[in-house]
Amino acid sequence: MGCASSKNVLAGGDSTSPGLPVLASSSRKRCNGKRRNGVVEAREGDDRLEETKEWKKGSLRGPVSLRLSCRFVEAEQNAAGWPPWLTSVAGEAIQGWVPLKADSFERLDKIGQGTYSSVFQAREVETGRMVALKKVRFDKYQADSIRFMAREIIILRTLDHPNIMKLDGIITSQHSNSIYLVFEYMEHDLAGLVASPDIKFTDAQIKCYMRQLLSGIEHCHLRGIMHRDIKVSNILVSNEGVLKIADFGLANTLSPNNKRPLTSRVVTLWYRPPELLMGSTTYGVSVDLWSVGCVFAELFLGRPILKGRTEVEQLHKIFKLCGSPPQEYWKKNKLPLATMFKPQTNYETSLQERCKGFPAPAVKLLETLLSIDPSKRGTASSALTSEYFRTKPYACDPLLLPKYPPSKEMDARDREDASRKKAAGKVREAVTSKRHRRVHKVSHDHINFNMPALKEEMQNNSQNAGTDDGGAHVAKVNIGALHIEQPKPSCDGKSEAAQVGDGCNENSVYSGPAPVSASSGFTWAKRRKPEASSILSDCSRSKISALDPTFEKGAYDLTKHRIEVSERKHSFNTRHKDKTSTYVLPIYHPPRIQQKSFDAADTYNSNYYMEFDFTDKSDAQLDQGHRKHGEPVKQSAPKMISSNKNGELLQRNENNMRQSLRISTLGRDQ
Ligand SMILES: Nc1ncnc2c1ncn2[C@@H]1O[C@H](COP(=O)(O)OP(=O)(O)OP(=O)(O)O)[C@@H](O)[C@H]1O
Repeated sequence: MGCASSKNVLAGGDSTSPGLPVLASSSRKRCNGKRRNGVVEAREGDDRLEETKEWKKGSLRGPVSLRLSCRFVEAEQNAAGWPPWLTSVAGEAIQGWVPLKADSFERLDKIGQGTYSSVFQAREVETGRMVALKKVRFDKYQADSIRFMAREIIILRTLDHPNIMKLDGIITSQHSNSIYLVFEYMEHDLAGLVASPDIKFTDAQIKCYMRQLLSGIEHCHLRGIMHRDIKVSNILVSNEGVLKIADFGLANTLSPNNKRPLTSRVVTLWYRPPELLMGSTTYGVSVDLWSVGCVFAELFLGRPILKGRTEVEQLHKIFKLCGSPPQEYWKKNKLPLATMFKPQTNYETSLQERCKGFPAPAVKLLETLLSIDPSKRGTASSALTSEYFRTKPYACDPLLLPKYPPSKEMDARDREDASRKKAAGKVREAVTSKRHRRVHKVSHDHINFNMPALKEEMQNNSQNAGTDDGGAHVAKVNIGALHIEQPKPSCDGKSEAAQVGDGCNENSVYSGPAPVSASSGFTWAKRRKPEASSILSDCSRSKISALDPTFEKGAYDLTKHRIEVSERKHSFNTRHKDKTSTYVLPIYHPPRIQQKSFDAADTYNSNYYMEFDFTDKSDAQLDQGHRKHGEPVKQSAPKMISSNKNGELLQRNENNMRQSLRISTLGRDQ
């Protein structure tokens, strides 16, 4: 593609790490980031970066040649079209590359929505090749935010393997506020395939996926990179059956010289290993092997194996599945939160029972990957040579995998939402007809208007003509040139005719290629308006629905800052009967300690509990250490909330939690 030829055009040369050309001058390293064991790191606290900044301010007197060299490199990158906010902070990430042009692509449908990004399908104009464009969210005025984004780019450029998603290029411009990462387009992700009701993998197919997954992981680990967010939605699959690991947004490099603590707040809850749940800051690549184990089981089961709603419940489920660890584990692994989480009941492993029907070598490998002790999980290489891969049925050829219709996490979520809506529609219908029986004087038209199906259709119409991320109004049919954060047209103050033309009229149906403004090259894209529940991460959604079943039905009242549920007995996951008492949830920290006993089969013997609010206490507490060091940490949403802003609030709360994590991840990590 265009970008391939546009790479390495800057004074590139010395390629010590594949795909990451560096500028000819050795002083290049001193301009941006650090290089260790062939892996480049851009990070906060990089003294050389600070030095460079100081030089720019003129307060430090570095060698004149180096000063000039840094300026030269930056000027060169700016001349190539990179924006100054990027070159000044994270030039290392883009060195040797030139930005791709937005108008080289036609942006099509939105295909993925992550915490920090939206992903779009797009067509490269020149070649017709399909690509995926990941629009990464960050704040260009915050150097940390840019470095966080740059770290993903640097790591992606460091890796080069058929089972790792390859970064093809970056779209941005001197004047843009945003960045798109360009990737090869993949038709499926494993989340979509696993959730698809018509798909049941055979043993040979699972082996084929697992072999590819472990090969990709092996490549990362041998280069000292841990992914830290392995989960089914980050594992993409092409129509040719090729699996690629995506989303290196939380990935990090390990270095033997590096003694700085890592953050424990990584990996999506259902795939998070016990040592992270117990606050470890000295972990290694084995965190990924645990997540791989969870994915492995999910491929067989068709659903996640450990689906906790909170960190506490997640850990409890882990102990129930894998058995409580022996005494030596607690002695050996001095985990910060061990005393809080050490189970008082001794659990036997139930893995064999849960995995009834799996082939015996698969269970054996699963037992290894899901070892509570990280040192017993083996390595990706040892998993690849395990009995599982040496016994029949052997892994099938990727080309022999069935061709599925495009299936992504987003599609699965849409299906779920649709069936939820359908169910809600039925309930509404029942209520409406009850009302009709009570109120007899209703006009025929009125009855029709109250028909749930009609209402729903109208709602859908207006939802389809929603707004884009930044508030851009978009048409229903949507192919056009890609736009990079230019001023967006607004419906406000426009005549109706103008609004229709711009796709602003919510009920308009646009039946041809969308007009593209000559001046702005404005983007036209289909917008799926997320619902309150669907815009949340699985974890938050389940956390909230766990607390109040009405959330799932869309009737959740956030004005209740204390969530009222069944009993006062402090076991949080089994009882939701009367609605009279304050909900209390076992949670990591505070000194308001009470010893409680748990009697239900699925309850956890925790020593600690506290009243629950929408702040993620565990994260907030872990962040406290940061704040002591002067790190800014955004607060979660206030407790008292206007009830008609549920969706907005939940989204904000989720974003704040993620933002805090982002800031502290970068601050903490090496
Ligand atoms: N190259 C690609 N081809 C097709 N779809 C993709 C591609 N990359 C990402 N997607 C889709 O977009 C979704 C989100 O992408 P990604 O995980 O990279 O974003 P993210 O913001 O880091 O997400 P999260 O916060 O959930 O980890 C993926 O689950 C996948 O469905």
